[in-house]
Amino acid sequence: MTLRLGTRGSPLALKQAEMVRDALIAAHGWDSGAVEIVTISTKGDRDRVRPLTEMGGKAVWTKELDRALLAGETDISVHSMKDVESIRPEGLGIAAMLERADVRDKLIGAASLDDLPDGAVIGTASPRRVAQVKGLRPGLRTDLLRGNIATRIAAVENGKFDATLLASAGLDRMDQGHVGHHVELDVMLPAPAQGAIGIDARSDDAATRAALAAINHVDTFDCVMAERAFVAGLNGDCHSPVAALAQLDGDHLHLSVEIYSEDGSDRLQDKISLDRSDTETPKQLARDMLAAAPDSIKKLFG
Ligand SMILES: NCc1[nH]cc(CCC(=O)O)c1CC(=O)O
Repeated sequence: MTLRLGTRGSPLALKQAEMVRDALIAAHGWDSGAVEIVTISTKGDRDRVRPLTEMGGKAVWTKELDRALLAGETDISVHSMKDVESIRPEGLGIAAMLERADVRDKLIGAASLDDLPDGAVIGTASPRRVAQVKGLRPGLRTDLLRGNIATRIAAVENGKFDATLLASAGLDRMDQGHVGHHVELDVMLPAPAQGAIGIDARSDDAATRAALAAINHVDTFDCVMAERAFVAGLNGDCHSPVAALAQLDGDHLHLSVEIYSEDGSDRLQDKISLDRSDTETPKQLARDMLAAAPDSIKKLFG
């Protein structure tokens, strides 16, 4: 039997697909051909110009993979969990996650945001990073920069942008761990699910789900599910600047969350402790925060 693994074709996506393939082969002692990588082009890959917010949100990364999986053309899909909408389509479900990598963002182009002069332009496509940068340094400017990791590093190197922000996890996976400077968690809280690789399977495919259970990193799974529950409770979409990080402490999770207005001038934050498999409390926290939020924030959510 071969397991067909669906993935996007970007260098990072392919690398992550290989990590999942290798983990499955190692866990089950399968032969090297047992997992076949099937590359599927997504709308997000084909259109590198328009912002995600104009193209249909995060689903631009997953829609074609979801369709192939539901149609039985593939058996699993590998995703950056950060790019997966908090509600999965009927019939699919995240079955496993690999151990989470470094969750921090990295700044490329300067050692810290404080080192950039007023007027400097940060290239990013992320509403969260825009709000965080402007909230911390209202004098900095941001402009749309999309594309894969190499494109974004090059845009700073060739002077099109003064700086950019990238997830440390992606840089490490692409052997670019020497690039950029970490931004600490108390300066910029990461995106929900940042640094986690997830594997989707059909809900009724018990055999595949059992095979995936062998490579699931339960601590990562519980933390990321709590962060995703917070986003689900916000009814957030790709317009929504939100940061969340759950960290494990015994059988409890500490969940830190922040939501912002577009320019970061308004920011709400909270930190709660919850049982590790409780996805209801993060949802309720989201609803309570939104109810108390100023219009500048409220209008960006569900
Ligand atoms: N939105 C694109 C995306 N999705 C996942 C990663 C990095 C890898 C990860 O967070 O696991 C990136 C690039 C980035 O934000 O720098």
